[in-house]
Amino acid sequence: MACIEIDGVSVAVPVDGMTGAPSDAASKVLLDGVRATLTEPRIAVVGANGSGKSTLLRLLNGLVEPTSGSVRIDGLDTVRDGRAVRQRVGFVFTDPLSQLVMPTGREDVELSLRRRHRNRAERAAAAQAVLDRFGLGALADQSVYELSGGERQLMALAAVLAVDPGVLVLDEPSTLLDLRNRELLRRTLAGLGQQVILSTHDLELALDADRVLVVEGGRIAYDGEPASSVGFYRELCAAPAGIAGPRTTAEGS
Ligand SMILES: Nc1ncnc2c1ncn2[C@@H]1O[C@H](COP(=O)(O)OP(=O)(O)OP(=O)(O)O)[C@@H](O)[C@H]1O
Repeated sequence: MACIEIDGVSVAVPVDGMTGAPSDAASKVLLDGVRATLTEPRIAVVGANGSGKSTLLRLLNGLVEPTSGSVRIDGLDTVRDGRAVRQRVGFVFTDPLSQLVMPTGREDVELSLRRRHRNRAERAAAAQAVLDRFGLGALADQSVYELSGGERQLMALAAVLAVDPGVLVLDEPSTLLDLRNRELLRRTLAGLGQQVILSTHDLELALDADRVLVVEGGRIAYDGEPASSVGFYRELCAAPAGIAGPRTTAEGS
């Protein structure tokens, strides 16, 4: 597994049309002093809407840059070594249409494989193997706009996994899936050799993980084994709005 080191990361953005580096006076803090070392095979991130889960995941492949602190993947800095990091870390977006840029799923998977297989016939065969692995062969030549949301989501996952990234980051991957496809996703994730880090509102999916981080107000409010993290999160959600609940042992560790 990779070693992901999130070292005192804060992310702030300018507010109300301000440009340039955010100053304290005119910035919105999306993440605040996040620190964690992630080495487990399956890690889930849960938290309320707007708590900072996507921002945290986007740090991992350099889509979001820290305002302060650093993120390293096996020693590679996500800002300084962005290209190498992105080759190592595959990212699956919540909205598959943010990801599927080609007219059909087959073309998208082939696009992912363009560097790995320069030869067109080899690339086509490799793409077919990926599509078959995910049971997507019959949908491969359909316009991505004609696929259902769930089919698109699985196609986007296949396109990212085609290049076998060492780390797979998924932002709310089960959002659009029906029960059958959610189970297919769970089985697929369970069978993957890569390290998987996902954000989710699906607590069953979170319970499949080895470790669950609870994000609240841009901070890691709890970090532990799945049952206790999910228990903490349930309590947090049950508390009246505006009360953040107890902070934990693991905060800042
Ligand atoms: N580029 C940006 N500029 C300004 N605010 C941002 C930006 N990106 C995110 N935010 C804000 O930061 C907060 C955290 O957003 P984020 O998308 O990380 O939350 P989330 O936990 O993934 O939420 P959800 O569960 O609703 O997807 C939200 O209030 C969001 O509006």
